Amino acid sequence: MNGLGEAANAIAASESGLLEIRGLIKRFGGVTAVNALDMTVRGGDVHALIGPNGSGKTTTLNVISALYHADGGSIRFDGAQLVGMPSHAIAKAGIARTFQNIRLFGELSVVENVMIGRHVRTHAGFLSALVPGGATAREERATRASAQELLAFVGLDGAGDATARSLPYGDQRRVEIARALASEPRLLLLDEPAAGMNPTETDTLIALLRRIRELGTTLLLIEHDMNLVMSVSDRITVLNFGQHIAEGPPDAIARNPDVITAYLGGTLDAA
Ligand SMILES: Nc1ncnc2c1ncn2[C@@H]1O[C@H](COP(=O)(O)OP(=O)(O)OP(=O)(O)O)[C@@H](O)[C@H]1O
Repeated sequence: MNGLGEAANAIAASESGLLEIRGLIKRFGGVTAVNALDMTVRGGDVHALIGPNGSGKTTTLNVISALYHADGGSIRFDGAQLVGMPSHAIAKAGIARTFQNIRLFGELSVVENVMIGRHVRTHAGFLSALVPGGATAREERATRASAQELLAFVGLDGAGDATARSLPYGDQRRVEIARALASEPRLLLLDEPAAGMNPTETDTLIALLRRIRELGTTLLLIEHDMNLVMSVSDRITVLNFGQHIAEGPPDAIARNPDVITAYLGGTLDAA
């Protein structure tokens, strides 16, 4: 495709939404965790998905990344239908994620954890990049060098040789983000990236999220820390009982009566 065609496509994607969710349904037995959800994430935005506990946020992320199968509805990413795609194809299409509970290989080094995130973009398979002779030497060197660059980008320069489990909690979360970035995603899904962080770690995270956005990576994040949500988000979608109750910029969301009602006694005041 020529450059003009790519530019036109990029504009079309940003106008119509890089990620378009329509009528999404996910049930667990008698519980409808996500109930006819419509949501649009514009290309280039930091988009937050918020809502009270149990409102369906993590389930939505899990369906987008095909950890769970949708029971109905459609998810289009840059126009392509994701529902029915296996999770590795979704990763290859350009969507990466982190998890609410950190999922690092604790005994492996920090840089090796980040290298693993790269496997969707290399010819070598999962883990084989770490085995001598398992990948081409040149590819392995390039993968290691770009993993080191990503560690510097997330503020963990010099931590590459430590075992992942030896790092403080907040640093482990940043390793997870580096690992997700290693797959060069266009859309990065973050499930409660500030959970368990102290205020200093959260401030560092806010700065990192802004730098990721500056790279042109679109972010969709679930977060309970309203200070983070209100300071980094371009748009916010609010869920309650699996349904979309509001979508808009932070100031409009903070004033929305339905949102305030859903959060009565909750944490929106933190904004
Ligand atoms: N694997 C599962 N099996 C059965 N029920 C589930 C499962 N995952 C989620 N649920 C239910 O679906 C509903 C939505 O849960 P979900 O974890 O998506 O909410 P959430 O908004 O992410 O909550 P939190 O903010 O507490 O993480 C809840 O009623 C939950 O109990």
